[in-house]
Amino acid sequence: MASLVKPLLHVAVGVILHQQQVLLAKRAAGKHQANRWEFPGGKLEQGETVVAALKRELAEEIGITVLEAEPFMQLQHEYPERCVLLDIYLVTDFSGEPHGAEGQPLYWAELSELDRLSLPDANQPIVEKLQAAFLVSA
Ligand SMILES: Nc1nc2c([nH]c(=O)n2[C@H]2C[C@H](O)[C@@H](COP(=O)(O)OP(=O)(O)OP(=O)(O)O)O2)c(=O)[nH]1
Ligand SMILES: [Mg+2]
Repeated sequence: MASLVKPLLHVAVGVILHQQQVLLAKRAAGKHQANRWEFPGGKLEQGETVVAALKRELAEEIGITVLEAEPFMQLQHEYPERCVLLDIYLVTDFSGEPHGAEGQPLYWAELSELDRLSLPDANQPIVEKLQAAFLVSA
């Protein structure tokens, strides 16, 4: 029988905003929310702080060193199979050149097109807040 209690996963998420674009990475086939365009990041390890997880995940996934990050928003979302607590940071300074270090495609998306791309279901409030805060209409 399936467990009635869903795990709550704490996830550090990094938004890299450059001019009017944000960096997305494609989630691999076979993973939860497969093939969606996510902000790079991942689950906290036992005893790890959010910022430490953010730095580790962005180093592992896109090969950059986060030098400065500031909290942007936190949200909880219930998927059918798990709950996630997303701790979203704006990465305001980093070194290195972002690349798909795990073979995943990366994409610089215009802020204005974010609502037309397939992102994880939990991400809609992030898109709305980013557009409200940073989107400059032409
Ligand atoms: N990184 C990231 N995860 C997100 C976003 N939106 C969203 O719902 N999630 C969810 C999808 C997953 O259920 C969870 C992240 O878990 P994950 O398993 O991909 O984390 P991880 O990078 O440590 O993965 P793994 O390689 O160890 O499997 O958060 C997002 O924008 N970025
Ligand atoms: Mg990840």
